[in-house]
Amino acid sequence: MPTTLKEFESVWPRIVDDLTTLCKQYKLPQQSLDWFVKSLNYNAVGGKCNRGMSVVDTSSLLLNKNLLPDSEEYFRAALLGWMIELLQAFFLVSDDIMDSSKTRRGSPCWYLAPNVGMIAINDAFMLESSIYALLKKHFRQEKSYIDMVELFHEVTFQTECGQLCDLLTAPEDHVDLDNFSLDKFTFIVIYKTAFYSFYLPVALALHYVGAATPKNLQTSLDILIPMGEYFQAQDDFLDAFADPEVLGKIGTDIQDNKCSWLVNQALKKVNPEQRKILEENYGQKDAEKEAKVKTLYHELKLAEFYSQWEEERVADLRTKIDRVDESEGLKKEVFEIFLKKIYKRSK
Ligand SMILES: CC(C)CCOP(=O)(O)OP(=O)(O)O
Repeated sequence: MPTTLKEFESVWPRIVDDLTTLCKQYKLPQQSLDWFVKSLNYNAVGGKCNRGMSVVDTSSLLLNKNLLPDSEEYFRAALLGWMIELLQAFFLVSDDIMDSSKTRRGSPCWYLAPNVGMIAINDAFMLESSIYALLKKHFRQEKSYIDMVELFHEVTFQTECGQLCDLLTAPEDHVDLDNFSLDKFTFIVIYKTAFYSFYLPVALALHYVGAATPKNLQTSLDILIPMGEYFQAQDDFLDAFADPEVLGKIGTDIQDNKCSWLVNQALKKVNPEQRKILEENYGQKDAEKEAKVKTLYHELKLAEFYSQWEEERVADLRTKIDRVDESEGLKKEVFEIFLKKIYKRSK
C-alpha cells in the first residue's frame, strides 16, 4: 500500500529538530535560527512529495513489508525521501529566481516573500547542505553511506548541467527559434529533471535496502529516465494549459523563451505564417504577446496532440516495465507505482 502524504509529512518535524539541534551546536544566533526554520518550512513542505514518497514506497516493496508510519524503518526511508525534498527545495528556490517566477505551490516564490530577496540564494545553499548533515547523522554507519553521498553529488551536478543548458538555450535578450530542437529539449529534460526526480528516489531506496546491484541500477535508469522525460513534457504542457490556481504556479515558459515541449512541437507543425507569429511573439516579457502564442497553440491543437502523445509514451513505459528482470530483487511494481503518481496529472 503506497504511503500517504499525511504519513510522509508526519516525519518532517523530527527532521527540522535534527537541523535546528545542529545549528544550536554552532551557537547560531536566534534570529538566524528562526529564519532557517522558516525557510525550511516554506520551501521543503507543500509540494506533492512524489520524489520523497517514492523512496518509502520503493523501500517497502523491495523489503516486501508494509512499513508502519511509526516504525524506525519507515522513519529512515522517509528521512531519505525528505533529503530529496530538500534537494527539490534547493532547486526550486534557485530556479524561481533564475526564471523570474512569481508563484510556487500557491504562494509567492521565496525570493519574493517579504524581506527575503537575495538572501534566498544563501537559503538555497542551506537547504542543500542540510541533506549532507542529515545523511551524516543518520547513515554514516551504513556501508552504503558513501554511495548515497556520491549519488546525491552526481545527481545534483547532472541537474545543474541540465539547468545550465536550459538557461543558455533560452537567453532572455535574444530570441532565436532556430536555436531550439527536440534533441536539445531531450538533453535538457533528462539532465535538469529526470535524474533527480525519478532515478534518484529509486536508486536511493535500492542502496537503503542493499539491492543496488549494477543490473538493478541500470534497469532503473532505463525506465526512470524516459519517465522523467514524460514528466517534464507534462510540466511544459501544464505551464501553458493548466489553471494556475490548480497548478499552484503561474507559467513563465513562453515569456522566458524556454525550449519547451510545446514550442518544439509547435515548430514541427507551423506553416510560414504561423511561424512568423511565433517569431514575433515568443520569448518576450509581454502578456499580450504571450497570449498570441497560446492562441496559436490552440489553433495547432497541441492539447489534443499532447493527450495522444501522452498515451503513446505511457504505453511505451508500461512495455519497459513489463520486461523488468526481478531476479536481483527489483520489482515491476516500483515503477508502476511511480508512473501512477504522475499519469494524467493536473498539477
Ligand atoms: C518540473 C520539476 C522539475 C519542478 C516541479 O516539480 P514538482 O511538480 O514535483 O513540484 P512539487 O515538488 O511542488 O510537487
